[in-house]
Amino acid sequence: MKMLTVKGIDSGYGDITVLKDITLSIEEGEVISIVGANGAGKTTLLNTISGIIRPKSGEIWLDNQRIDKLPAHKITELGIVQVPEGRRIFPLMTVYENLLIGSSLPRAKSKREENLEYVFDLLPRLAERKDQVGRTMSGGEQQMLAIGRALMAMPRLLMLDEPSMGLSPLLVNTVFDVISKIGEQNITVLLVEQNVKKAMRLSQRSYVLENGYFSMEGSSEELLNNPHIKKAYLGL
Ligand SMILES: Nc1ncnc2c1ncn2[C@@H]1O[C@H](COP(=O)(O)OP(=O)(O)OP(=O)(O)O)[C@@H](O)[C@H]1O
Repeated sequence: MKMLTVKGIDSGYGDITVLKDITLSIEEGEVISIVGANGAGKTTLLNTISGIIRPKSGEIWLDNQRIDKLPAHKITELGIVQVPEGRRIFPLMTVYENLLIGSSLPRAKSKREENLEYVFDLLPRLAERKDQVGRTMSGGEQQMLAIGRALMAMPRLLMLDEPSMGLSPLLVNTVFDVISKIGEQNITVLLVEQNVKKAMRLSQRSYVLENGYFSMEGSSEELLNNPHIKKAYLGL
């Protein structure tokens, strides 16, 4: 069943149009990746879906509800939760406190204990460090915490912006394992990644964003074998 439909949106900043005629659809339970060079507009797309930026034209639908004119907090309440680039956590709060903030939305409040258990199960490192203050955690741990906090909000659609950025290879694998497990939980995932190979391997379908347009879309398997992708993104 279609969950999110983006229909022909243009989006950008002031007079600058970054995204041009973007159309995409995501089925419930799918893991989709969006790849593209620096500055292609990937973050702009996530910010447009989550209501931080309003599209200049086009429509965005969640199920049967048009959401592109709703304020960002309403879109979050409907279940679209974004983990922005750069591990944004509350640095002076403990792991536990950061997680509780994730569950402050009405839809997640009553399931707080259940969700904590799920997050600690998925990310045992957070359970071990429950009382540690955010800013004293390593970069990788902070990224896990940012993902854990988003999960506490019980997302229907989890949007992850470059979750592996700046992490050591071992931690990159850990982050991708976690995303894969989240995908198995019937949470729909929209993943923006520079790590094209890993992102595509994890996703059923991928979109390639180049200069504000989707230049390609297809099953990840198909795209990983495409000569342009191999040359431009996989260095083959
Ligand atoms: N607040 C802003 N005001 C004006 N231009 C912006 C703003 N934010 C981003 N841009 C521009 O929009 C374009 C797309 O940026 P965006 O962050 O969406 O790209 P990206 O694909 O996520 O890049 P990266 O992989 O480097 O994070 C860039 O040219 C960027 O300079």
